Amino acid sequence: MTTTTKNNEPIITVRGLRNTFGEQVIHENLDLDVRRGEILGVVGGSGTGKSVLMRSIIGLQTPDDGEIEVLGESMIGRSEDEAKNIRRRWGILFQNGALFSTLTVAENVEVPIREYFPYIRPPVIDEIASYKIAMSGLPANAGPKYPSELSGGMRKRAGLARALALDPELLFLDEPTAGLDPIGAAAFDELIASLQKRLDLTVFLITHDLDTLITICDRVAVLADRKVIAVDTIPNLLALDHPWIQEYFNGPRGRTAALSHKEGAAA
Ligand SMILES: Nc1ncnc2c1ncn2[C@@H]1O[C@H](COP(=O)(O)OP(=O)(O)OP(=O)(O)O)[C@@H](O)[C@H]1O
Repeated sequence: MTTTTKNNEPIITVRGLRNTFGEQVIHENLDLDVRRGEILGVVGGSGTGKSVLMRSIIGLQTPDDGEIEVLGESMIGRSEDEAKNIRRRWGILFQNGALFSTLTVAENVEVPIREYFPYIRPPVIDEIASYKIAMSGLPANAGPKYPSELSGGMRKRAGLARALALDPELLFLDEPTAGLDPIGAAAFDELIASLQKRLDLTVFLITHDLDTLITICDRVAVLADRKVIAVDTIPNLLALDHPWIQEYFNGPRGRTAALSHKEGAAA
């Protein structure tokens, strides 16, 4: 869990969000607050609209209705220039890493720096990229490598290094531990928790990984029935009588994750 100073000030506010694709209604009247300094886990069954919610918040999806504020700025109907100014204040790790395959890791990390700060001299940009690569737990020799030369876990770290390139206040992570083995996933969780503390980040984290939720999330938002049906700590969510919540956290996988966390904490 995070230990930096937290308050209840929302850094992301979503109100009355509606998203549809043709006849398919994904979100209806969805509300959500993400508080400054927290790691908020976002869970829900497959296809409940977690990624569409994230895309709406970061402005990649125009909702049919609703209000979205990020860092005090409305995300709806902004000009490209205004949106660009807000975008530099967050970092995103997409599900597949979304690295440019023809660029090395260092060049990938440098892309946002060159875009936003074209006047910074190349040796300084190289230095910033090396620092971000090290910060993401990659060895220094990963910088000149291409994404295809890295393991899945290393690619995630490279994506994270790029997400951190502009010293963001906010980090969006879409299923960061998907496809990692349990040891790699636990190490990635630890990295996120430690970066959150060191950099005082707010983290919006979509995951199916119960271990991640239990180990590093301060609160968890549950998507079901086209909206966020609850946002709370896991113990408080467990007290709710919703069938999906009970099935998810109290099913065999949920119990195993909770048990191993308890044993880990006691060790
Ligand atoms: N661009 C699009 N065009 C049409 N339908 C879309 C589009 N993007 C998403 N959808 C649909 O919206 C629904 C929600 O998708 P989304 O990817 O947000 O789900 P999710 O909760 O993130 O799922 P998962 O856990 O499986 O990743 C799905 O039914 C999906 O098919």
